Amino acid sequence: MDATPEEIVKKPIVIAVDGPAASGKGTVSRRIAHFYDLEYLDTGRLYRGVGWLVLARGLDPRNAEEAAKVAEIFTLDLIDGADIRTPEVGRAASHVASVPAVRAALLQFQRDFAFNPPAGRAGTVLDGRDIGTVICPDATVKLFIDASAEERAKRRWKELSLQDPSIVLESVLDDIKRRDRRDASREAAPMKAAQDAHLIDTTDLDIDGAFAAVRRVIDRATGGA
Ligand SMILES: Nc1ncnc2c1ncn2[C@@H]1O[C@H](COP(=O)(O)OP(=O)(O)O)[C@@H](O)[C@H]1O
Ligand SMILES: Nc1ccn([C@@H]2O[C@H](COP(=O)(O)OP(=O)(O)O)[C@@H](O)[C@H]2O)c(=O)n1
Repeated sequence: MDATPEEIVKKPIVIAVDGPAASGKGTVSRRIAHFYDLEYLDTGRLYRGVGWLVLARGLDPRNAEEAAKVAEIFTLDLIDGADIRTPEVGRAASHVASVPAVRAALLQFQRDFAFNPPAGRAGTVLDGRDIGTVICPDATVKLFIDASAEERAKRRWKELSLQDPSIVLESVLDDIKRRDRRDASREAAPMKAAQDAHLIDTTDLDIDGAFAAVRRVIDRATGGA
């Protein structure tokens, strides 16, 4: 039987934002969500959450079996109030993220989020490493936000210095480079730009400049103003 007009649900807009550590994808994604009235998910929060929980339970993030067990029982309320933005949790996240069973345990939550925006919202924005390639390969618009490792390290260092003034720029740069290498070289859903992603290099752009570049891409792709 043919669907009635009421049954034909409009497909949600999905904006997929990927890129390396501290490239500004979260900042740009939050602005996209606010500007276009879309719902936002920081998927790094899921991997950082599993990494944090593994550490909090005294387990080893490099142990694939233990990481997978934690990912299977993971829910966001388990990390309520936890400080997941530390370099240590970032490293743990990157280790657990290379385990296929961890990624499998987190996949459905991300897809459900992407395709079921709350009433009144036309769609969603997700940022991460594999949104355009694995989670939402049919996304409406795909962006890959990049910047030089040195510029990204400066940005992250500035952010982390607010909490820990003793943090050293060189160690942040080293951490970012190692994490990027691990994320890009793993077999399970490696970090990479989808073939049809729009690449935006923000090395010489401030936040307003980066958002303006992103808006131009989204408006062109969606026929918006
Ligand atoms: N274009 C930019 N220029 C300068 N600083 C930026 C820019 N984009 C983001 N930032 C800052 O850099 C840091 C990392 O940005 P964030 O959005 O958290 O990156 P990501 O989500 O890619 O890790 C934040 O402190 C943010 O305010
Ligand atoms: N979709 C995603 C999101 C994050 N991750 C992993 O989670 C780690 C932390 O992600 P994040 O987005 O919070 O990291 P930052 O870019 O904010 O430093 C990354 O280094 C990846 O290893 C992933 O594998 N896939």
